[in-house]
Amino acid sequence: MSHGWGYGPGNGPDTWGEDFPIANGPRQSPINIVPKDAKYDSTLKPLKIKYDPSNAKGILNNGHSFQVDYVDDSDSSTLTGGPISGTYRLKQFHFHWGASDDRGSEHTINGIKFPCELHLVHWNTKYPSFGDAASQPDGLAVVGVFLKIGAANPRLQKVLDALDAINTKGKQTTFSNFDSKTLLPGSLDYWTYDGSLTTPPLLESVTWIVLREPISVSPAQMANSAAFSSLEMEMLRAAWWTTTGPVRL
Ligand SMILES: NS(=O)(=O)c1nnc(N(Cc2cn(-c3ccccc3)nn2)Cc2cn([C@@H]3O[C@H](CO)[C@@H](O)[C@H](O)[C@H]3O)nn2)s1
Ligand SMILES: [Zn+2]
Repeated sequence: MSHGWGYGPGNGPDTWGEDFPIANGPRQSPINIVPKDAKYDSTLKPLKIKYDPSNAKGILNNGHSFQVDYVDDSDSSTLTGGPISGTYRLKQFHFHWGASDDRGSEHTINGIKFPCELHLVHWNTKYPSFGDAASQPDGLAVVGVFLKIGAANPRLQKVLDALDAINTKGKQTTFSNFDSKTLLPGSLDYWTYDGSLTTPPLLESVTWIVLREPISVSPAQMANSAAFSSLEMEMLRAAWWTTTGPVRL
């Protein structure tokens, strides 16, 4: 019986190809970004980001991360410009982090991992829905933002404070009136490439837009937010379960 994918020894990224053969496809993400090898493209436009805070809907523990979901039934929270054509709607944002501050990001720069990476997921409105767009080569656009350890980031705090209420897989709670634009750094300079979802189903439908400037997060914010660690426990628990059977932590 194929168990759910995850990040443990028995179900981590190296095993995903068993259930998702596209894992060995031609445009898989994440990648290592080598700034000196990046080609400057003068035809690329500046990113245009317009988010309506009232579109924030809820926050969900999906077992692999937590995501803040947005109402996406109109063009009130959109991404345009940059490398994309047309209008992409914000669907959700989520984070990837690690068990210690020396790792966690998915993309790397010159082989260096950041402690955390924020992904803002958008879908192309030329398709009727996110699900339809997710299977198209130009269907999704994800803005990636690196988090580096530094000063406490007050703009993250509302999200971190909500995590205690969703400390087990499947839990969700309302999360309203949040301007995700406040999570972005001052500069919107970016690298871009055609890639994929970084988690199953690993669909090769993502135009990646990785911002060069990181935002800060303090060690306390990384360590003290209970659900980050309990989500971590969830991930470890899932890993333990798939290798040793149910255990009581
Ligand atoms: N590391 S990252 O590259 O950025 C991301 N990696 N995964 C992401 N999401 C998960 C996902 C699932 N699917 C999908 C597409 C078609 C068929 C089946 C699954 N694509 N991406 C983004 C994501 C998806 N969703 C869920 O999409 C479902 C299909 O529309 C919907 O029914 C759920 O209510 C909603 O929660 N949420 N987020 S992003
Ligand atoms: Zn992601």
